[in-house]
Amino acid sequence: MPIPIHLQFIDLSYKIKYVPRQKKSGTMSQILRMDCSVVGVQEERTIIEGITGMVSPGEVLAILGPSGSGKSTLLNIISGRLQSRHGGAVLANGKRLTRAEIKRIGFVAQDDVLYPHLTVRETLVFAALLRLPRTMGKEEKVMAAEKVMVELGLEKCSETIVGNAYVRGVSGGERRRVSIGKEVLVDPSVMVLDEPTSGLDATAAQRVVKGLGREAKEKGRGVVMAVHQPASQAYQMFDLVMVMSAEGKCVYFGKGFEAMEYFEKLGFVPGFQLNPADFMLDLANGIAHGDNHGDPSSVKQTLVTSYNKTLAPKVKECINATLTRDAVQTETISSNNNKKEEEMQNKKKKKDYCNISWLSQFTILFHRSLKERRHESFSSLRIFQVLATAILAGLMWWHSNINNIQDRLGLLFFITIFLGVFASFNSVFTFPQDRPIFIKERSSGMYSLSSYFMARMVGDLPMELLLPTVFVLVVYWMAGLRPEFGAFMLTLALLLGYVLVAQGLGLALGAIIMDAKQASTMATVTMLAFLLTGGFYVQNLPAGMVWLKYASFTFYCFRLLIGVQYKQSEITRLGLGQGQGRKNDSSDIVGEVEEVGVIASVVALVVMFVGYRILAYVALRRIKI
Ligand SMILES: Nc1ncnc2c1ncn2[C@@H]1O[C@H](COP(=O)(O)OP(=O)(O)OP(=O)(O)O)[C@@H](O)[C@H]1O
Repeated sequence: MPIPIHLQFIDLSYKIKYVPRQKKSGTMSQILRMDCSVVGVQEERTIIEGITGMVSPGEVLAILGPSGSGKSTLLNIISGRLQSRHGGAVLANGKRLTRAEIKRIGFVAQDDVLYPHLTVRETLVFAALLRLPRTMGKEEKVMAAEKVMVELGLEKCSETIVGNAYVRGVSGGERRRVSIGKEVLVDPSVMVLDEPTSGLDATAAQRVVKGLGREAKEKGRGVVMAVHQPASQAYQMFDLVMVMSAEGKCVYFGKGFEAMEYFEKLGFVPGFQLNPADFMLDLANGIAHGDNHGDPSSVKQTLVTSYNKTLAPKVKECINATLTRDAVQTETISSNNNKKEEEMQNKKKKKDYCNISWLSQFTILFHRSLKERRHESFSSLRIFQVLATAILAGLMWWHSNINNIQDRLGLLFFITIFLGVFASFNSVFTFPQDRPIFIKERSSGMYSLSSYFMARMVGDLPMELLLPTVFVLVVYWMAGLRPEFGAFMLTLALLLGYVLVAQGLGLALGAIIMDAKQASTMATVTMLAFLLTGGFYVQNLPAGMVWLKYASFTFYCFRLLIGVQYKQSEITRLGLGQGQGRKNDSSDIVGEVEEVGVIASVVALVVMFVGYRILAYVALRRIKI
C-alpha cells in the first residue's frame, strides 16, 4: 500500500520570459527582409496565477480548462518537475516536496516518453526491474509488470514495439496505457496524469478513468489528472474538479457534483441537457449558455471574481485545517524520535533514493541499452554504408603497392576520415535523443547518473565496434596492406581505439549542446578541423597553430598507422623519415611519429578517450531533473 500523501498547492503562479520574434506591426516585407527592428524586447507572460487546491488519499481531482490554459504547467509544478521555478508552494503532508516525496508522485506526461524500439512487455519489465524495491525478487517484479499489462488491457500488443511518430508501433491509445502502466507499477502515493485519455475512444477512456478511480479508492492514492472533454459518465468519477480559464486562473475548485449548482447560483445555466464538463469548458472560454451574459471577457471576469470572493477563502480554510492536522502529526512523530535517529533516517533516505543497487541498475540499463540500440547500430542502412564504402575503397586501392607512398598514405588517411566521421556522427545523437527519457526516469529516482552513463558507455562498445571491424577486415585485405597477422591486429586495435575516441568526441558534443541537429553539425566541423590539422594536407603548420595538431586525435592515429604499416628499414629506404631530405613533402610525416613517439601518441589517444567521456559526464550533470 502506498504511503498516504495529502497534497496541497497554494497560490501557485508561473511566469515565463520570452522575446517575441516579431511585433505585430512588422509588415510582411520587413519580416521577409528579417528586419531587426521587428524583433521585440524581452517580455514576461503569466501562464498560471493564484492556483490553490488540494487532493487527499483516495480522491480523484480532475483539472478542466481550454487548450493553453496552463493545465500541463500546473501538473508539472504539482508533481515537482518545475521546482524552484514557480511562485507559491506545493506541500506533501504539510511539508515542502523533497526528492523522496517527488519519487512517490507518479507522473504521466502529455507526450509519451518511451523507448520506441522496446516492446510493450520489455518496457514494463525494465521499468519494474528498475523501480520496484530490492526486497522483491526478479520473478516477482516480472509478475508485477505482467499484472499491470493485464489490468490495462495490453496483453494483445505485448510483443509489439512501442513506436513513435516515425516508427510504427502500437496505437496511440495503447502507448498512452503503457505510459500509465509504467507509473502504476510502483504504487505511487499520488498519480499525476496529463490527459491520460487522449487518443482513446470513449469506452476505453472511461475504462482508464474508472480503473484509476477504483485504484485510488482501494489503495488510498490521490489522483490528479488533466482531461479534455470527459464523457458525463467519466465526470461522475471525479471527486474534485478544478476549472481553469484560458488565462490560467482558477474559476472553480470544489466537489465535482457541486460544480453545476455553484455555476447555477451565479446565473449560468445550460439551456438543455449538457455534459457538465462541456458546459464548464464553455464557461472557461467565456461562452455562457441561455441568457445573454455579455461578451466572453466579462463572463470570465465574473467567474474569476466570484471564485476569488466566495470559493478561494473556503479552499484556503480547508487547506489550513489539513495543514494544522499534518503539523500535529509530524510533531508527534518527531518528538518520538531523537535527533540522531532522524539523521540516520535521512542518510538512509539519501542512500535509498534509487530502489536497487548500483550494480543492478548498471546491469539492467546495460541490457536495455543493447535491446534499444540494436536496431540502430545494425540497421541495414548502416551495414550498407559501411560495406559499400569498404568495398569501394578496397577496389580503388586494390592490392596497392607499398612503394607508392602517395597512394598508401591516401588510403590510410581515407580510413581515418571515414571511421572518425562515422563514429563521431553516430554517437552525437545518443544523449540529445535520450534526454526526455533520462530526465523523466531520473526524476522518478530510477537510477543514478553514473550507472546510466557507464551502462551507455559499455553498451556502446559492441554496438559501435562491430561495423568498423568489418570495415577494416574488408579494406585491409583488399587493399593489400601489410600481410602479417600481427600488423593487421595492431592496425585493427589502433583503429578501434581511434573509433572510441571519435565516439567520445561525438558523445561530449551531444551532451554539451543537447540538440541533435546542432551537435551533428558541430561534430562534422570539429572532425574536419581535426583532419585538416592532422598533418596530411599541411605538414608545417604556422607557428601559432601547431597546438591544433597536437589536439587532434587524427594526428596521432594517422602517424601510428604509418608506423605500423612501414618498417624502420622501409622508412629509411623510402626516405620517409625526418632528416631524409624530404621536408615539406607529405612523405615526410613518418618523421613526426619519431618526433612525438609511439608511447606518447598512445597516451594522447587514451587521455582523449577518457577526457571526452568526462566532458560528456560533466555536461550531463548540469541537466536539471
Ligand atoms: N516554456 C514556454 N515557453 C513559451 N510558452 C510556454 C512555455 N511553457 C508554457 N507556455 C505557454 O503556456 C500556455 C499554457 O501551456 P500548457 O501546456 O500548460 O497548457 P495546457 O492547458 O496544458 O494546453 P493543452 O490542453 O493544449 O495541452 C500555452 O499558451 C503555452 O504556449
